[in-house]
Amino acid sequence: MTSPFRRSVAEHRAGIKDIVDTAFTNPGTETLVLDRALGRTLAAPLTAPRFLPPWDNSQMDGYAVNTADLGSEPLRVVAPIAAGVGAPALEPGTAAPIMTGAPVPGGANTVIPIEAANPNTFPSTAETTSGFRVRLPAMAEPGTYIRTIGSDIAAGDPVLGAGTLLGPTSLGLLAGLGIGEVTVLRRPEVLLLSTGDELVAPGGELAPGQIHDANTTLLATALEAAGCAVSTVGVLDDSPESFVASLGHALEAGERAYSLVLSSGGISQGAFDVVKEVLINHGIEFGSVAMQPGGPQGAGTLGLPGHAPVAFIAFPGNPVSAYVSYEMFLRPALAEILSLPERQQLTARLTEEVTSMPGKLQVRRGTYSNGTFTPLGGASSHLLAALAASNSFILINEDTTALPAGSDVQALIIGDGS
Ligand SMILES: Nc1nc2c(c(=O)[nH]1)N[C@H]1C(S)=C(S)[C@@H](COP(=O)(O)OP(=O)(O)OC[C@H]3O[C@@H](n4cnc5c(N)ncnc54)[C@H](O)[C@@H]3O)O[C@H]1N2
Ligand code: MOO
Repeated sequence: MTSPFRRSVAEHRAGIKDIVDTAFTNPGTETLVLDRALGRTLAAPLTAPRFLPPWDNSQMDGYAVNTADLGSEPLRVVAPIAAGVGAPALEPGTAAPIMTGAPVPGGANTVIPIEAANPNTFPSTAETTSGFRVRLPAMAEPGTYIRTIGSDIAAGDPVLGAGTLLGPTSLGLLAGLGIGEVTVLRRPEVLLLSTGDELVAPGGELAPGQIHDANTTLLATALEAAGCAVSTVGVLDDSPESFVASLGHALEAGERAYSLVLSSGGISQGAFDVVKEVLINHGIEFGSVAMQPGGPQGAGTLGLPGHAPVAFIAFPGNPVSAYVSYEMFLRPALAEILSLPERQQLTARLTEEVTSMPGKLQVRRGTYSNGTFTPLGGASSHLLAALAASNSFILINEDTTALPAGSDVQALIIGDGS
């Protein structure tokens, strides 16, 4: 058992980063079809297996011709070239109707859009076979309206680097290159649990004194949005014996070993703070971080008898405290591993005064809009509705007890949902 720690935000953030880095080394890889790979991290660099476009093709519906044949004389029109078929070489002195995306035939070096032709509509098959002729402007430059082979990407060129977070555009590129599957890093497997005998799963009926479990949903979805594979056990009860038994059982239940266990609740000074009471004897340190909300914290490597050691992070139970803890400690640690974008910071003008307790970094929630920040709700950590209406945080440092309206603050934008 160790005595409680007292840490600054920076110290605890570094501690959580160490735990997460160790827990998530060598995640392993898996190969997925493209439409299962959204939000996943590419394991190894990819090069283009072919040219894109794979051959010269037309950018317009029009006539494929050779500029050397363009003059005052109308050209004989030959069979049209549709997208999706190979094209025979163009005979000198002829023009081939060509559709957008169709391969430019050998012998042609430009495409003239149908609008510039005279007549400006394509001939029927019967007209073509009976010697139809078209008059085309003589001014076309070689290469006009031809999308050349490899003008998008050349075979062998690097496509995406290792560590790329796969989004719709990168996945679309891979599909366009004909790559059907990608090898991605396995997601960190996180076991998530809530504690508190007062908690009832959402949808359940409440008895007197009970409330619904918000944290399982709040933290599970935050972790999933960040790219973790989350297993939830719901609420473990507050008796030490059954807590240990249920935790041990949950650790065994997953298909793969968990990289991290994350709990909320049960870690402050209460008479029933089971997480702290039990896990302080199994390798987890508890203490306080100079931050509000999210002061009480716990972290370490859990060594439950009969179970492999596993990284464990304990967040406080108040929902806003739990979410602020995620944003301040866990998400930054996951960001590098999962290639998450850093939270954007924007300078904003405070629309009303905020006060803050000395000695703690205060994280206030509110809305950033057009260069202003409007605080929502107060400092209290039960204000879930104000959190949900917020899109950003401001951080008020330990020495500041009041920020007047009109102050410039840095708004940390958290409202993009990942
Ligand atoms: N004497 C002291 N009391 C408290 C201190 C302190 O320093 N001395 N710290 C306060 C602070 S700050 C926080 S934050 C909380 C943290 O407490 P715990 O982590 O032990 O959390 P609980 O007591 O289990 O719950 C706190 C609060 O949050 C509600 N809760 C818990 N889990 C959930 C959930 N999954 N969904 C929704 N709401 C949840 C719970 O009902 C309590 O209201 O301790 C203060 N006390
Ligand atoms: O620090 Mo607690 O996390 O405010 O409510």
